Amino acid sequence: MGGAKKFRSLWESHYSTVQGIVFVIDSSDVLRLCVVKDELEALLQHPDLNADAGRKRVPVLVYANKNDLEGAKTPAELTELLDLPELMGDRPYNIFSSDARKGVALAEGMGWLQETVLLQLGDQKKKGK
Ligand SMILES: Nc1nc2c(ncn2[C@@H]2O[C@H](COP(=O)(O)OP(=O)(O)OP(=O)(O)O)[C@@H](O)[C@H]2O)c(=O)[nH]1
Repeated sequence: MGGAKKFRSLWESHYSTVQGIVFVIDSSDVLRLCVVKDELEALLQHPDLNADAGRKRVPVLVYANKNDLEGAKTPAELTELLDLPELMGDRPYNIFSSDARKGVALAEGMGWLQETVLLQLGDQKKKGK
């Protein structure tokens, strides 16, 4: 879904059914990193993503996108600037440095998310959920 302000209120209509989240950051837009942090925090704390124990751990794939642009922050820098370990808590997450225009790291990131979701589904099946 689009990340522009007018579309952000639509995100939450999907929270109750999602199995994985892809969060795309413009890693070259340093000025808006505080908005990114606020939005990510609001998303992760939303009741529909925390309603029961199983849903607490919906995995999050973060793309540090536009890595080709000058001044783009690296995943390590974004992890620190956004305080991702604190924000994510015990949720599985991973961050990939991407260039969506050239398709760099997109498949790698999606591969991680798919693998993580499948593992969770397998675990839930074993527990009989
Ligand atoms: N250089 C570069 N451009 C990209 C990349 N991914 C998307 N774009 C370009 O970015 C433009 C879209 O800008 P976005 O930042 O995605 O726009 P948006 O999020 O809808 O709008 P804003 O909230 O205003 O940033 C398009 O021209 C894309 O081709 C990338 O990895 N590198």
